[in-house]
Amino acid sequence: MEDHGHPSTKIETGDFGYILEDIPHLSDYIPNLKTYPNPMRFNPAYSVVKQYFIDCDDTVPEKVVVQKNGPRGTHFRRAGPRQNVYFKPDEVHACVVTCGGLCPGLNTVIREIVCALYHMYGVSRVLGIDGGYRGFYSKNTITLTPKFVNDIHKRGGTVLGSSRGGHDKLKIVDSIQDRGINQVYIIGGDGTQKGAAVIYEEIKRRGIKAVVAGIPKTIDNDIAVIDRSFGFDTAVEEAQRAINAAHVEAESAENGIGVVKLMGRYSGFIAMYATLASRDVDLCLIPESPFYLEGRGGLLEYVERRLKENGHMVIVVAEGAGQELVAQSNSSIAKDASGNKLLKDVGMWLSDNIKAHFAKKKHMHITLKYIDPTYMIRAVPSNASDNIYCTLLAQSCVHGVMAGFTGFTSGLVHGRHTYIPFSRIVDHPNKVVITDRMWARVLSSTNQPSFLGPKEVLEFQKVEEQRIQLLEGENSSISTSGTNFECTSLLRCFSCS
Ligand SMILES: Nc1ncnc2c1ncn2[C@@H]1O[C@H](COP(=O)(O)OP(=O)(O)O)[C@@H](O)[C@H]1O
Ligand SMILES: O=P(O)(O)OC[C@H]1O[C@](O)(COP(=O)(O)O)[C@@H](O)[C@@H]1O
Ligand SMILES: [Mg+2]
Repeated sequence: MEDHGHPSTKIETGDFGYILEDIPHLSDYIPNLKTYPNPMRFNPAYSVVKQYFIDCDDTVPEKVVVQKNGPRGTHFRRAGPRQNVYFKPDEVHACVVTCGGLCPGLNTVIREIVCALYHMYGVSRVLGIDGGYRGFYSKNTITLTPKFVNDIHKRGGTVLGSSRGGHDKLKIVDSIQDRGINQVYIIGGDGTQKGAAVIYEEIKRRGIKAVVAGIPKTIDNDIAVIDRSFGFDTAVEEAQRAINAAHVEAESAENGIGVVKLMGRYSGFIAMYATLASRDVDLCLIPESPFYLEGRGGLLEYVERRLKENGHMVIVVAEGAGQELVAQSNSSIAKDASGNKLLKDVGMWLSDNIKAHFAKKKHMHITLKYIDPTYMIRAVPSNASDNIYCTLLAQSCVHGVMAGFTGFTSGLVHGRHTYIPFSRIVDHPNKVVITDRMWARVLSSTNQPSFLGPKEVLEFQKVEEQRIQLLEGENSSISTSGTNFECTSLLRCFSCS
């Protein structure tokens, strides 16, 4: 095992360029910990499963497309129950906290953490922290029992409340220590996971036997490594209702335009997938893809052309799109309590600009309806597939925690549940790659211009190549000495083959 700079990441290497980005364990800093047989061994419901416990060597590759002579690459520890656990059920005092913006499925995750602890591991002391990180030191706690959480998955939001800001490391860890909490389940996005990493480090520094585990939450799907975030599927589905409404309105008017704003602060995944799913959208704007209004090849020219061709059109715009354009007309920069930039209303700005453009054209009268369903989408309960996803994420997390792992986030990688070090989750945000096939599919389904000239396309491709090289370069800097793998640079291997 070697230290790879990030305090919460342990790197192990193997033959043929195999790299395990492992997660910390309580035994890394507390010697001679006692273990106990996993209580699930005696659970009749699981007795029929042939091999229920995860082999401790099981890992999941980060990349599934590989070359014949390429290195095996980065892997993450496979999630699931272990033969032995590091907590006696009656010794466990767990807590759950939800932080950041709302997302469909939060209540399902809370419910399933509580139920997994109670029903799988016989734990009966679980606390809910009220109102996000600051709830650790400024609010009362909520006792969580299977009865209390029984129906909560049918409701949107979080029964625990949430907040931005208020991450006071010392006060939070003091509260954990004073209350005798030894399992901390933290549900939240990139900001929350950064906060969880800080809490883990402080707990380790104090040498407390308490594990910290994260469950990634973001409606924007902007968390790296994982296949998708819970609630994303629900959000895309719910967005269809708004797009349908916009389409009905637009179709019913002469030169009708429906503008729908969807969430997506820095990543336009909801807009992209909702557009692809709907087939009614003529223009999709996302933060990753720049656009311009005026002149040849501009947005206004396209809108005019589309109206002439089709008589109506639907525009989907992610809230983070075109912020640099909106800022030109309103340059004040404000931030929320967590330090996230507060966005200007691009939907309103776009609608005003389209209206102003056509107001100048006497021969072309338009009817524009602007729909902003963003908070309505975020507030719905999770759909069936997200409910199952939330359940598995929660159970995986509980298994890892009971097995003594700490400083990790539970995440789905290529359909397999894994434990990912905090540092990997927060390093690089997940963004739509506009030089990838998926974005090309959007352009082809809407027929919209890409707003990019050949020179800009090359620029974007170069940036993307550099990003990939940077990621792979980080991996290649991990020493593979002591293995059969000859090449010291993974990048060289790619170019050799
Ligand atoms: N770099 C950081 N270090 C510690 N705590 C952070 C950090 N960034 C955000 N947080 C805390 O995490 C919580 C949620 O962050 P926020 O950005 O609002 O939402 P999300 O987790 O959904 O991205 C807030 O309480 C915030 O104070
Ligand atoms: O909840 P707020 O403070 O209004 O913020 C809205 C923001 O929250 C989000 O829904 C999700 O953001 P987080 O995942 O960072 O919490 C964004 O899409 C949106 O920009
Ligand atoms: Mg965030």
